[in-house]
Amino acid sequence: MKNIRVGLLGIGTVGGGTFEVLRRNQDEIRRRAGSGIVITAVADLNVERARSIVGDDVQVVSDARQIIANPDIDVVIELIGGYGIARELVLEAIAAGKHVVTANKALLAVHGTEIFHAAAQKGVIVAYEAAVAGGIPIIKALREGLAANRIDWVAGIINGTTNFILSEMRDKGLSFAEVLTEAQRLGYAEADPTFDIEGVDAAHKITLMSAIAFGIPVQFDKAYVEGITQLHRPDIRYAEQLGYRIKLLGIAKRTAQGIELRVHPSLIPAKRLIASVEGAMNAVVVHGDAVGTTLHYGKGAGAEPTASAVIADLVDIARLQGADAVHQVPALAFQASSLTAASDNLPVLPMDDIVTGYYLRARVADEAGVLATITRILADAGISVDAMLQRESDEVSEFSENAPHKAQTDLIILTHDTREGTLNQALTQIQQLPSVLAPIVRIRKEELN
Ligand SMILES: NC(=O)C1=CN([C@@H]2O[C@H](COP(=O)(O)OP(=O)(O)OC[C@H]3O[C@@H](n4cnc5c(N)ncnc54)[C@H](O)[C@@H]3O)[C@@H](O)[C@H]2O)C=CC1
Ligand SMILES: N[C@@H](CC=O)C(=O)O
Ligand code: NA
Repeated sequence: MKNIRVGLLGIGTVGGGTFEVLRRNQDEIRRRAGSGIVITAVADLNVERARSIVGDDVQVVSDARQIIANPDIDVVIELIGGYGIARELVLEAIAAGKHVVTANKALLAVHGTEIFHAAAQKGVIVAYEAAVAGGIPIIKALREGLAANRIDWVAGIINGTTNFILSEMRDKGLSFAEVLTEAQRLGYAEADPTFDIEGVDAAHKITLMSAIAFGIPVQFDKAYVEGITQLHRPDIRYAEQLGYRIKLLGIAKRTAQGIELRVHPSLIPAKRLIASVEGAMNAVVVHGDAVGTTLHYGKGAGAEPTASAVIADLVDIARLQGADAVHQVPALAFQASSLTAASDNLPVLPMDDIVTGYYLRARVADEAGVLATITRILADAGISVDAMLQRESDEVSEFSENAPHKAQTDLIILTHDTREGTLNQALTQIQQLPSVLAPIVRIRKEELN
């Protein structure tokens, strides 16, 4: 079989890793793919740096469109990132009849419907294993390995940067800013790191997984997104005392009413395997009706782990040489014709309608009757309490200037599953009590069983 000729757009962290792994493992990859896979041209705005990575045998240009226009190129890898020029280049590559491999979850979560439709019309593949959880073959698992199942839920630690920040802050006592700088140095963070710390990157990824798990279109605009910037150290500590760890989770869950699609910090039981996932590692738990619970673990960011997924997609494409579009795995796992109807029946639910447990922390005046009043409000709303802690607050709340001399204490309450809208109403009442001295902290809790 003839070599697959690949044009690489963007040779930064992931592009550099892809070039290196393809070169290092070329013999092994050829034995798997049935043909050689060779990067013959690279486009990067920084031509000098690109040249220093690939040497003299590969064409290097600054204009990506030169590669797309080259009839000798079979596959284009897009590793530039973002929704702007990347979208144009991917659509142009598809229009030119080239298969596309991309790690760009932002692009696919926002413009996936347009891109996958264009690819289907043209009979080319858009492969994106690297876009979700880096080197973990989770797209492969959801689209193929678990295809027998009615998937009930997917939940994952799918942003390496934030997991790295949470781990380092807890274990080494480093500041948020220090650890973020280190994550950037190690190549984990997005070009705009607010995408990582505000949960947007994880939301891109869970949006893609929700589509292939449930057979619905990609609907990033309907995802609820909350990052880790509002997390406070005492809550991490109290959660541990209650037997939980706090992780930034992406969650997609099918309920009788629709789909929950959300990213936020979550308490998870310390005894679950996923609670031990530290540093830039990722893990995705998938629950299917036939298979039960599966856990997929590995490196979710960095040059070579992500390159591993990019190259796996290239191998898939090489193996499909000559096969027509009908033989391809559908881009979103389900046949395109079945997606729209499904989304009518499975709407993404507003947050008021999600059902989960909650961790609540109220900074209160240390006086008789406060706990009873709060638990009565919860009970009247039908909210059942699972566990409770009272801790002398070891820091004066920045919010309690209105009562600086009162003795204060932290009340920590874990609830059983509750509808979020119901909880919000109860919290509004509790917040208004004169003995509640600061905004109540509320973190969702997932049992993941
Ligand atoms: N870094 C990581 O660990 C992971 C990154 N990704 C995704 O992979 C993609 C690439 O990420 P990184 O390699 O980290 O980014 P990067 O910033 O290291 O590399 C991007 C490269 O594209 C080049 N570039 C920018 N505009 C260009 C243009 N118009 N034409 C040609 N080249 C251009 C830049 O000069 C740079 O070399 C992004 O979509 C990112 O979200 C996915 C998984 C993990
Ligand atoms: N910025 C992302 C990179 C991989 O997708 C992360 O930190 O996980
Ligand atoms: Na992956």
